[in-house]
Amino acid sequence: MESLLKQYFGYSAFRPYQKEVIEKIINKRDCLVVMATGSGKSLCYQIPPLAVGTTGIVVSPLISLMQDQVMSLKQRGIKAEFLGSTQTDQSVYTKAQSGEFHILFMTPEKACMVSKSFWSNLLKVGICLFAVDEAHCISEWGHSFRVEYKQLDKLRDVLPDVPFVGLTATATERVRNDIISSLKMKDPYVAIGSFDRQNLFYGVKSFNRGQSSVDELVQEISKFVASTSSTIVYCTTRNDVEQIYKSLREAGIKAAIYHGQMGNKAREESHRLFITDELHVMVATIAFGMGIDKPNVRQVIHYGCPKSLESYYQESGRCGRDGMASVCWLYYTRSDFAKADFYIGELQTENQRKAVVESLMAAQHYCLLTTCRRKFLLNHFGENLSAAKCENCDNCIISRRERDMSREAFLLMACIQSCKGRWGLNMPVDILRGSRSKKVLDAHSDKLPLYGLGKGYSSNWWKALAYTLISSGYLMETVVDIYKTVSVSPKGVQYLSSATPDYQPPLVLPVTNEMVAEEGNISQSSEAGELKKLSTLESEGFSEAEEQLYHMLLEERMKLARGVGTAPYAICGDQTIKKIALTRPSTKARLANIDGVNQYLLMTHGNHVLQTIEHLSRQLNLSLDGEASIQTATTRKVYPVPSQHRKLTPAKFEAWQMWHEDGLSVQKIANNPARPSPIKEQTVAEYLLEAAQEGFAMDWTRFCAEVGLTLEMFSDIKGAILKVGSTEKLKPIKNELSEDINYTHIKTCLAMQNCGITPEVVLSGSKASGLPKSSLNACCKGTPCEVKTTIQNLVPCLEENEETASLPFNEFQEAELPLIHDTDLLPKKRQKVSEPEERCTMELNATEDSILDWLKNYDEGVTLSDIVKHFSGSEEQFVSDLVNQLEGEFFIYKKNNVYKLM
Ligand SMILES: Nc1ncnc2c1ncn2[C@@H]1O[C@H](COP(=O)(O)OP(=O)(O)OP(=O)(O)O)[C@@H](O)[C@H]1O
Repeated sequence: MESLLKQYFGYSAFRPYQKEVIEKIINKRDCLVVMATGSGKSLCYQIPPLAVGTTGIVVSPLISLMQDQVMSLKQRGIKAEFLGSTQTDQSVYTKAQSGEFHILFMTPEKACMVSKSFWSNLLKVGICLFAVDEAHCISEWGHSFRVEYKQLDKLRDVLPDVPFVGLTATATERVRNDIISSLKMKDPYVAIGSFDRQNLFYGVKSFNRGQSSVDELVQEISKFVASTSSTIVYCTTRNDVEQIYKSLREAGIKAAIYHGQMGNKAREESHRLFITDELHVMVATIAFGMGIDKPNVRQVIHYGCPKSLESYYQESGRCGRDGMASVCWLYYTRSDFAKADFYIGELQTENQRKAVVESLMAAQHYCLLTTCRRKFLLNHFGENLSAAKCENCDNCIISRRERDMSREAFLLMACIQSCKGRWGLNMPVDILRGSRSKKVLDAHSDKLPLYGLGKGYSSNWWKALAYTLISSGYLMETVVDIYKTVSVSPKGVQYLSSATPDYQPPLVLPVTNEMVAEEGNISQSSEAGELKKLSTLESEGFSEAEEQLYHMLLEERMKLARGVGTAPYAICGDQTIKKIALTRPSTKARLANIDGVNQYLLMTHGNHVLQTIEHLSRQLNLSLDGEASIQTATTRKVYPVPSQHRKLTPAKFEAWQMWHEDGLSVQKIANNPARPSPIKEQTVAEYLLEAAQEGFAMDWTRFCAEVGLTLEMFSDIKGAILKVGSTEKLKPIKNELSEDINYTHIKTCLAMQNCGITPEVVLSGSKASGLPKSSLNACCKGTPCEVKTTIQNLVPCLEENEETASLPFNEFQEAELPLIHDTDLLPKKRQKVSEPEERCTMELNATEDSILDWLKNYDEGVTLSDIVKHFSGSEEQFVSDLVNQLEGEFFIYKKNNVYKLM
């Protein structure tokens, strides 16, 4: 799995829970994955299809999201497609049901609509998982309930043995249980990760809906634009969207808009421009919510309080998904808190209405908080932040003014108590402020002794105090049907009982922004103080020239992406570009060592990237292979890129000559004393099969006899291949077969098919124990064959599986059959042999193959001087050049000055 992670994603380690979930899915267990936004949940459904070799179905709520994911996966060499209303390629449906894709995305509607025959056809070739992304949409208790999600349970009966996987970033226990029961999950493995997005800074500001607030916002955004990063501004109304957009454009900032009333085409265009970095700011309503998967959004601003903390977490979670420091600001006005009626709209049940009011109330608390915002957010999702402060939110880093507010708190609490918990905040505040409203007069509240005693402060001031008292536990807010009521908590009652109208014990409370603005007439920005800046490149250790290089490389990535028609982030992440700018690798091997560089990137753009690095570094007077590369090189593993059309290497040719021309057996060749060290018989068999497939003559009967392959075995293997439905991995095929059939047998069977050999002819007369009676020279490709009957459609063409086909047999037998193996695992599998220098009577010449062959025997690797010493027949410089060459071609890598095989 680690090798798949590096090969396709370029990452060197799994994040928490990823590996466990992947293993469970591969073992066919249902899973519920509840992990933070941007924590890497997608990987949990992306790796199993690569490991198992069958399709993974992923239900996703938005087409734009699916399209972006397909785009990114394709840039990783993963076969992915989507089925949905906007799919224009008619062949996708047919290809999909024949299992052509690793990952197939579908809208929930599509998943419920596709025919039974689609599923049964696909089931025949194999479905390794059925994932429901944004699974909270299935629950009425979730913040984005979607009716179509509710229908997905129908598929449980259609796909009884396929593991169902629910993934969400926001799920309370109630929602979690709802997902499990709605998807009819059986004993699911539940992975609940932390919700803490440590790289995100959280801050809140109050604003008025005037132009001055918009101007302030534009100024804030322009700072980010200067550093070429992306910002999303979420607005609650279309008017706000348009007003902000206009101001941004006037300020010369490249921005686009996105809201539900725009036509599909216009929305798609805005979306495209944003994800391809053609513009820097997206001003949107929450219609742009889940649909954005851009990893390098550095700032998310909510212009207006969101309707729940769940949606706030989800939307602000679009920020910094690549793990780099990013900021989330929320601007609110008091009027936002009175929008419950608007959100309730047509909701039918009392439960739904209550859920809406409670959600809005939690969001309001968040806005008015004077304590750590992260702690509050995490607490809302049932997680406890052990430290009192996170030091990465406005409340933790701004030193707020505090003062004794005992008298005001006493008045407010006493007034609320006299209202006996029947009202929300408006009534007690009106009473204190001496309002002549009908409500106050009808209730005869103007007769209360507290009436009018709080005239000195505005209604907003009192509400700010009320929220401070709620935060500190003196007051409580409750929802009755859709109405909020406020009452005094036991802690508040205790305080009141210790106070009298003439004396109140001191009660020191933080002065909130709203209070500051009113009391001291001080502007909020000066109160807000100096906020922690996002870390700069300089603070990350970049020199001026390296900083320049970073920006130039971003530009180059942009050009590359434009050329390919993809988003820059799909080529590689900003973090990877940073590492490249710092390390400036000069070889492919060094480039591969960088986290985030995957095999596809190397194969398709590796040379261009290296040339660009060299060119720009020279321009900036920066040396290549800088310090940091040593660090990364020692901590990252690199993997070979399977070469598609390699000629037969000398070692393989020599083996073929010995077997075919000299008549030596596989066993004799393996243990030939003339060899510097013995090799495994399976490896020799592998060499011979490769030779046969390269067009060298091959006596198949003799070969099958030597490896012990009989006709019965052949037909068992054929059956197993048909059952598994793929030859991409040999392990599932092996699992279907009896113990006596080994990987060499399977491999031979596949090679024979590839060469068009008829098993009945080659193996006739070979019963389980009997030896074949005659030898037939059957070859393929280059030379004419005496026996060349095609076994039509017996097994897929081996050439398509050259990665697996080109691995030595011993690795197939003992490993989990990764396409590209994890070098850390290999030492345990290889048999260590001692240096047989004493047996070597001649001076050995170095060739690429001889070095590779020799290295196979050294689990722990060898130093360059060991290699030079061993191949004493060649010049030192020549050996060293060969070693560099092999490193650059990803056959070997260097770790702690020791060379090992990939
Ligand atoms: N093991 C890993 N190492 C490094 N980066 C990773 C790893 N796993 C995932 N990532 C990267 O983290 C980013 C976020 O991952 P992903 O999109 O899967 O998040 P998510 O949990 O699905 O978020 P959301 O709930 O917001 O959709 C992606 O850029 C992804 O490539």
